[in-house]
Amino acid sequence: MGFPRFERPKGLDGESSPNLYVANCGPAVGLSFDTIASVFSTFGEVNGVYAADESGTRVIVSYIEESSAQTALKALNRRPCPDLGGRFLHIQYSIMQLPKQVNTNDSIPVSLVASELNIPGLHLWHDFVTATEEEELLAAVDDRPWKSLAKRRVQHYGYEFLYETRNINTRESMGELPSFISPILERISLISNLDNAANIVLDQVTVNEYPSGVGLSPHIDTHSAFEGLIFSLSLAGPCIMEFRRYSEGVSLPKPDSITDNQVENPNSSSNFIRRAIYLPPRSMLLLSGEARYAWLHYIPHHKIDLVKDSAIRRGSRRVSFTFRKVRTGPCKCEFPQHCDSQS
Ligand SMILES: O=C(O)CCC(=O)C(=O)O
Ligand SMILES: [Fe+2]
Repeated sequence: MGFPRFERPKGLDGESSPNLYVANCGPAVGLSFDTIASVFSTFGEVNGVYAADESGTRVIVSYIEESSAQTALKALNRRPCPDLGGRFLHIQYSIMQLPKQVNTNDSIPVSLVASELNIPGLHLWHDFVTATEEEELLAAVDDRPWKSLAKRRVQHYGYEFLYETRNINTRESMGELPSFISPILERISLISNLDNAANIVLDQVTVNEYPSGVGLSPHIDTHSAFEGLIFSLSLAGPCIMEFRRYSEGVSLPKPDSITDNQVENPNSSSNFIRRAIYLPPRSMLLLSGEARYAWLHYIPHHKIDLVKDSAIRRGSRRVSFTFRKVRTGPCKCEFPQHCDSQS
C-alpha cells in the first residue's frame, strides 16, 4: 500500500495543487491503481497513484503539471465516471505532507534490556510464554467480554480496577482468578532471584488491549491499591514503555492531565529524567521497589517506535496482562512523596 505522503487540504478549498485527493475510488471498490492512473492520465502525465489512507477507497492522484490536475478535477468531480465503474467521485486538491518523523524530537534511546536503564527494581524477561501459550491466552480473553474505555478495551479479574479513583474496592472481590491464568502465576512464583515472588499471592489482573498507535498516560500505580510487585505480560504486538522520575520537590502532574503526545516539556531534564525500554510480545516486565513506587511509566502514542535504528511498527493490537496483589493496609514504602498512604 502506498505511503500517505499527501493529505486532504484542511480549509484550503480552492488551493490548487498537482495532486488530487479522490474519494470513492480505490482497490477496496475494485479499482486498481493502474486503472485509476490510466483514466486520470487522459488529462495529463500522472506521476503516481497512492493510497490516501488505509480505507482502500481514497487515493491520491499526483500529476506532473498542476494544470492537468485542474482539468481532471473539472471533468471528473462530483459526477459518475464511466471508465471507473460509473462511480461518483469526490475530488479535492491535496497538499504534500512531509514524511512523518519516526524519531520525534522528544525521543530517547530505547533499550532492549532492563539493566541498561539503571532503574532499581525494573526487570524484563523475554519469551516468558511460548507462542502457543500466547495464542491460548489471547483466545481466552477474546472469549470473554471486554469493557470499552475511550481508546482501549479492558478486562479485570479478581478485583475491578476503578479508573475514577485509580484504586480498587477491597470489599468487592470478583472471585478467584480464572484457571487460564494459573500457568503464568505458577511461572512467576518460580522466579528465583526475587526475594518474595514465591510468597506473594497475586490476586488482581487487568487485561489491556491497545489498538495500534494507542498508548497509556504517565502514572504510578496507586500505592495504597497494590503491593510492591507489578508484573506486566506483553502479547500480540510490541511497544515501547517509557519511565520518568521527577526531581525531589517537583510536584507530579495528575495522570489525566497529560496525554503522551502532549508532554508538557519533553526534554525538561531539570524536572525529570527519562528512560525507555522495548517490550516485545511474550515478554514479562516487573516493576518493583523504586521502579514501582517512584517512577512514572507510560506508553507513548506511536504507531512506529524507533528501537536501535530500526523502525518497529506496532501490531494491529497489543494485549497486556498486568498481575498485581491488592493491598489491604496502608503502604509503608520508602517514597513518601509519591505515596498516597503517607501524604
Ligand atoms: O500495558 C501495560 O503493560 C501496562 C499497564 C499498566 O501500566 C497498568 O495497567 O497500570
Ligand atoms: Fe501501570
